[in-house]
Amino acid sequence: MRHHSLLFQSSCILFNKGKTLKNVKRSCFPSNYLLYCQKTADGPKVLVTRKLIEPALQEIKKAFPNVHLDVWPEETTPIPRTVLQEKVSSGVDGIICMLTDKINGDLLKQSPQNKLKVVSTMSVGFNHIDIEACRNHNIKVGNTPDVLTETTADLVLGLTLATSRRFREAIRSVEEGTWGSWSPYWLCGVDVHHAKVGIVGFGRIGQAVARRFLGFDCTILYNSRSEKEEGRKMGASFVDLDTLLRESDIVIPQCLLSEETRNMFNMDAFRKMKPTAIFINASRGEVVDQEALYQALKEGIIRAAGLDVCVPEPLPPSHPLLSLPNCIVLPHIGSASVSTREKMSYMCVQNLIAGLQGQSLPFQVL
Ligand SMILES: O=CC(=O)O
Repeated sequence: MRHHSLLFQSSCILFNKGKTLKNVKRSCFPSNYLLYCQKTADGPKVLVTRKLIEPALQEIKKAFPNVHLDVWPEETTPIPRTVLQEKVSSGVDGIICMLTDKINGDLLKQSPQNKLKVVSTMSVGFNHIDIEACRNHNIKVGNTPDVLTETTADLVLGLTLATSRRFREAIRSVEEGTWGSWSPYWLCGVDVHHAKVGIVGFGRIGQAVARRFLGFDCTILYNSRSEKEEGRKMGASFVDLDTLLRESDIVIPQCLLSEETRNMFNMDAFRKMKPTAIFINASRGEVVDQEALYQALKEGIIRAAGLDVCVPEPLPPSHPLLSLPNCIVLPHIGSASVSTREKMSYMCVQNLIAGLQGQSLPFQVL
């Protein structure tokens, strides 16, 4: 089998079959270009927009020994838009993308002769993909549901505990040396056990979150399009949104981002909540009107918030939300456990392979 080397800007790096990024000094890499490439004749062209674990990439090579595999080599920096556009216009058959890559009609139009057949995202959320545009271009879309459900629900529970019990302020006091003597009322938070937890959106993750709070003897309220059998079975009450906002001690959106849910948590919603309410969001930042949240936290309209998602991501360190002691922000790590991210890697590879083989995807959004 013949392998070619590719010239990237001024650097030329030959990757033999099986050679991994680990074996190559990072200083060799031109910082702004795709590096990890193997090219042989006639195989499908695949773009992977972030460095994935090697065994998952090997699955693609096993399925298509002649694959032309382009992997953006950075782990923490998204592929620049211009490079993404360039790759799509060069005629890729399949893309594995991340939630940081906007896959819209403008991008898809650049695929010559509608060559692109499958877009496989390494995320459960797919609001970064224009599904209608994919439908129009006959492109299958896959995501990675289920495997991240429990991991994300763990994070929601952890963030709730951290927010209610003021971990951020507590950790700061230790690190900054403002920890004085034990004091009867210092850093008192609110209890999570026996709280009324309101979950908006009661899909897989919403239900997994509910199960965790049941272990804390909480009462579960939920709001979703319709009443769910799973809710009934676990003793959760299906309520309208206003009731949920009014009665819950902890409010947790677990809904998809759509035009219906965008900015759903606005000042109107915060005013309906209890002044003691805790707001926890690990779904999508866009379901919250962030300015309204800032005001609500600053003016004590609600008590505290814990966010794993926000707008923009990354949130600049100078953002006003970060100046509030009653707000904890995490850098979108809901599904970030080693084993879950590994499973997601294999899953998005399986979706890609099926799409390239013209089959329906094991986890198909469209
Ligand atoms: O936010 C994470 C995901 O959608 O997988």
